Amino acid sequence: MTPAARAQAAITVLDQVLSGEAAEAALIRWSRNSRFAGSGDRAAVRDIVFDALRRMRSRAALGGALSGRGLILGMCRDEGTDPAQVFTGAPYAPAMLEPAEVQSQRAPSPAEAMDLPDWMQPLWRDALGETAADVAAAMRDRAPVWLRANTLRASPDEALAALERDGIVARPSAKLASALEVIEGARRVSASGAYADGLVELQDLSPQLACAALPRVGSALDYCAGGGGKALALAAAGVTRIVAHDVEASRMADLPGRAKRAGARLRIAAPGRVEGKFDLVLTDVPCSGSGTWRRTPDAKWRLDRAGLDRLVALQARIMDEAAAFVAPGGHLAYMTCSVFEQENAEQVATFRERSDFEPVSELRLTPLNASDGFYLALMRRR
Ligand SMILES: C[S@@+](CC[C@H](N)C(=O)[O-])C[C@H]1O[C@@H](n2cnc3c(N)ncnc32)[C@H](O)[C@@H]1O
Repeated sequence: MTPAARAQAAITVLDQVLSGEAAEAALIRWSRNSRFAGSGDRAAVRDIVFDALRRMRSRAALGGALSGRGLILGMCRDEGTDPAQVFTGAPYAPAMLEPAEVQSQRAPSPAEAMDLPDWMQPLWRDALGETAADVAAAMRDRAPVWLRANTLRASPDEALAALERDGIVARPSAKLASALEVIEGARRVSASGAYADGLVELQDLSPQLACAALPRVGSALDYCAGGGGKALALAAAGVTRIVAHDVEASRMADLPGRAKRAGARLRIAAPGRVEGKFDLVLTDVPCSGSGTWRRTPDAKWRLDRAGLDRLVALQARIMDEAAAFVAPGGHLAYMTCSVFEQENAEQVATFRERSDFEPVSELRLTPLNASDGFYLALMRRR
């Protein structure tokens, strides 16, 4: 595909996202209907779409319209590309610009330049204070790819060497030796031998730092286990009795296979069938994902205040449920991949008012001090 044809494909996908479809679903549908597109084309179209969604408000201002064409025109103007090279009117390329489109450029207002919805901006500023603008700016860029060297299978050096044999270059984090940032070959990771052999797991630096801050204990319950990223990290940290639970059993469908590949031992509890008490209970609750919007940028525009309030209520219910499984003197770890205080410190403060837990430690991570936005509150039962 020519660069202009890729831009037209992105316009089609973006129009579908703007009419309510999830970006991943729209991209998958476009791929299925575009057998002519090679893997390089698919990756390029995906990159254009995600880039446009991360910067949707500012790009719509620059391009003069909140539409697929407006966003791609905004991209050209943002990146200093001559729009005439993209809007060529050639077969498969975007139609040539209308005179009104040529005149449409407008500088984004300060609020538009944040690339956040208006309703959210006070919450963002309350949560992030003087770093609010810098964190919003970081969310306009693509996220780095991080791996966790699975120390059940290999040392970080052995994992790095295995990755290199697959043409993937990574380097350890200065904050955590087992966290490896991929510098080259990120698209090759999931097909690599190192990944297939369980030497590495895909996991962002921030949740890795949060898991590393948990106490090494005898027994742990991962109450919202989902795909099991945190449970597997606990296993690698040496926790030997781990139970994984999720309200939706299907979310854990891949976990037995992942655990086998990683050499991790854990037990899976059916929904609502957790028994006993644990030294550590982890609640990696459903959240707005505001810390991960570099990876899921369409979610940034779908969230509204009522949706956030529903999540906050659900998180409170989950914490109450999960707390019942903490042994006396045991720990409760509350985690979100959000930056909002409503989901983080405020949530924990109201939980503590109605429970017998005392604070132990707190971690607030953003792209400025780690990678994804992430929150951990570690508490102990009195
Ligand atoms: C943020 S995801 C967990 C991600 C996972 N811990 C990981 O590292 O891959 C939140 C999970 O909470 C689950 N969940 C939602 N409501 C729940 C509830 N009442 N009890 C337990 N799990 C719940 C969801 O099904 C979802 O899988």
